[in-house]
Amino acid sequence: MLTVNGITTHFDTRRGLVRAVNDVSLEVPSGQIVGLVGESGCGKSATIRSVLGLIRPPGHTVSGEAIFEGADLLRMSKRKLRQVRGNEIGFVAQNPFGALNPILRIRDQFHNVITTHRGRMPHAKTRAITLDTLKAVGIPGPERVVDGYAHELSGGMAQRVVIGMALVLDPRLIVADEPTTALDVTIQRQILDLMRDLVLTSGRSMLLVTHDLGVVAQYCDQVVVMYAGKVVERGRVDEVFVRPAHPYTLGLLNSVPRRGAEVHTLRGRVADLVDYPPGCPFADRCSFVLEQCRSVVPEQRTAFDGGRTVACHRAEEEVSVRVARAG
Ligand SMILES: Nc1ncnc2c1ncn2[C@@H]1O[C@H](COP(=O)(O)OP(=O)(O)OP(=O)(O)O)[C@@H](O)[C@H]1O
Repeated sequence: MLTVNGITTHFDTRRGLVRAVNDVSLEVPSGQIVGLVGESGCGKSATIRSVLGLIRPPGHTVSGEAIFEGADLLRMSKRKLRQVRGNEIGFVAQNPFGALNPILRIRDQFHNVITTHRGRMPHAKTRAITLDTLKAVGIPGPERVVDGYAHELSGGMAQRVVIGMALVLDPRLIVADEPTTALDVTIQRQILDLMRDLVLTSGRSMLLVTHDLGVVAQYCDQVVVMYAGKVVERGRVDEVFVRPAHPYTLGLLNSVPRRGAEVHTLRGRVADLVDYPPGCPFADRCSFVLEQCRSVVPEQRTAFDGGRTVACHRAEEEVSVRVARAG
């Protein structure tokens, strides 16, 4: 459904060129949820914003393609892209209150979205569509909410409204950037359950940005692990989490508290995206580093019978072997 090839996006800042997204490729197949993970500042948001053509100066997407249903989103006219976003791709941003207009009633915001994409329609009709959508995203008392304003909503309700707005035109792909980060755990799960049901029952797909590996384990089919603006590993969640091939993936998994297991926080900090390291960007933090890692960029290669893509000079070695050799 969505195939991203070699996207590169830089931000031209006073500090220098921030290499936020470097040759990123990923795929979101039909009917699947793909999780995009990595520490803060690894380029997750910049990646999905690049795919959706939402990068604004000082940012520039300098190369790559994002093929959605056969057409390249990055080569479309702005008008066509706006049509696709909304109609066929629904975007749920991180902060619901940033995504809602504070001075328009909820019904009028939905009216604008619906009529922009579907043409003129009476307010009564868009109000009815809005009510159905608010019910579908689990908002109790939608009649009250539809006539109110964003500031009258709790964080959880506001995020449901934003999800409703992303879904109202029945898009085939949902792109969600940490949709539940600001919410408490119970509401988080309710909203993710809801989004997963919407994907599974309708053959839609979802690209879900999160830093929560528990969420990936529970909700995603595939995982894409990003480090310093690069994809370091991607594959099926059940395989990657059981047998990580990249030391960064291993480090991320070990830093999650689990019953009976020791927690190891990842040492060091994310590589400097302005003064980008010449070899593997993870070399300075890696327990398995070899001399070549500091000077030669590891190519993306397939590992484990083609079921995995990994950018590591030691990808072919089992982690257990590497652990033993690193002593
Ligand atoms: N508008 C901008 N101007 C300058 N630099 C930017 C801009 N947006 C992002 N960046 C830089 O790009 C890099 C990647 O940021 P991005 O927000 O994509 O990371 P992230 O993985 O989504 O992090 P988080 O989980 O904290 O949202 C960071 O170094 C960030 O400072």
